[in-house]
Amino acid sequence: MTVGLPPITTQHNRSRGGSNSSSPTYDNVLVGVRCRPLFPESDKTHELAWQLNPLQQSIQLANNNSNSRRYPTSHVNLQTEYHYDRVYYESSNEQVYQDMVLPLIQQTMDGYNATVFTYGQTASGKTHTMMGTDLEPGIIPQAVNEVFNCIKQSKNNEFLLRVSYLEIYNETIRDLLAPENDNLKIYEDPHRGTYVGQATEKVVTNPHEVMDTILCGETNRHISTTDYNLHSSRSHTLFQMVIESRQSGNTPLYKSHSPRAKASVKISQLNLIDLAGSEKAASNQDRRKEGAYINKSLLTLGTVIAKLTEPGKSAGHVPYRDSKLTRLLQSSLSGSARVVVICTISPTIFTVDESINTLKFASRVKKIVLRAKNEPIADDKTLLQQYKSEIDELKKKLQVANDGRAQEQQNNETMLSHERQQVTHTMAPPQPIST
Ligand SMILES: Nc1ncnc2c1ncn2[C@@H]1O[C@H](COP(=O)(O)OP(=O)(O)OP(=O)(O)O)[C@@H](O)[C@H]1O
Repeated sequence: MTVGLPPITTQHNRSRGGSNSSSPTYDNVLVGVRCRPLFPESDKTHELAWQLNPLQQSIQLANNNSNSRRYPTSHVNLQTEYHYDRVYYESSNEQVYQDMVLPLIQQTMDGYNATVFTYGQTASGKTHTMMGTDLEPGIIPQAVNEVFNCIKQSKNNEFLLRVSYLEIYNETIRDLLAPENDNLKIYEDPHRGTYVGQATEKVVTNPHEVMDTILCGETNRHISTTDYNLHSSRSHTLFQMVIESRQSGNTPLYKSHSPRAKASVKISQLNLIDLAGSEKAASNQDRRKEGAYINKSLLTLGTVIAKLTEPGKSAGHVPYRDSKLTRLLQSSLSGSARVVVICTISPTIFTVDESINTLKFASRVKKIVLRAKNEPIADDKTLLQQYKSEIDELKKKLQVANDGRAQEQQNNETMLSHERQQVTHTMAPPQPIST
């Protein structure tokens, strides 16, 4: 629940209600920072390195003995107070979801593309935030439920949902729903932006089916033990839901004289991304290789964001192509989607440097200006359109078959009456019954 928290007043909220508008709305990325709880046993400390102020939505290093021993008071980062849209400590997954993601899901149902990603060092709580547990479901299960709730409440639209689940591991894109497809390519499309070709897309009809699909994909993920996390994600994962919708029946979706518009279907994409955590040099060779790839792609993400937010300059060359991750995020970061970033930090003194890097990343992301646009797409490639075409085709065939059968029946009847007439003619005229 969001007790005591003021509503977030970005243009995300302000622009709601204009659901059919195709003019862009200008937005900043919505950024939250979440500090996970201290686990004294595994964290090997009882002292919280950070001081969080949820009323100011700010965070700074705590003024305690451990911090002052480690950092001289002149240390610039000790003085800095970082501000974000939201700051969380000891908050539930439900609260984070309700505040930051729920409004976005409703906009996705209205036709906007949306991307949510978690960013932070290893063991800081990214997967907990994104996927959660049975007892405390994370963003993905809650978002999936909300999508189906919206569909249930929508009386006048029909929907088609398809999901895919991918991972970027050592700079190759793997299909978690068909692991034999382990080197998928990225393509570009004027409507869809950058997307992964040949990814398995499963058409889904209820939340259980989606969660079963994800669970199945999870078994194919790269997970191993790091110095800080027993179950550390060694890959970036992208869960994608494509939502197609059109008005029920044959009424045009939008008032237009164009025959194409009559067939228009709204398509939006919801991308939920759990990034792998950065980590200092690991002990074994495979893990060092993984770590190098993860760090490189996160570094490229940082560079792309720095480029996009350079003050007083147009972005110039933005190195999206330097990593698979930034290439996949290109459409979202270059402005065609609503974006929410949840940066996670660990609460301990031992990870303060990594946490400061995460906070600086979060501050930079906050400056990106987006121009999300929603417009109906008259696209023959949408599944709803394909299905409608197939149904129309089947109806035609049925009609032809029915016409044929009716004709045949008519022919049969004509033949029958002809034969009857012939039989009648060849039959001996009835004889009077003689007594
Ligand atoms: N907010 C939280 N509340 C309770 N437990 C949490 C929270 N955040 C993280 N944890 C726990 O901390 C541990 C590490 O979290 P998690 O696996 O989500 O980290 P991560 O950032 O995804 O790490 P990696 O990048 O290595 O995959 C897990 O046992 C998780 O359950």
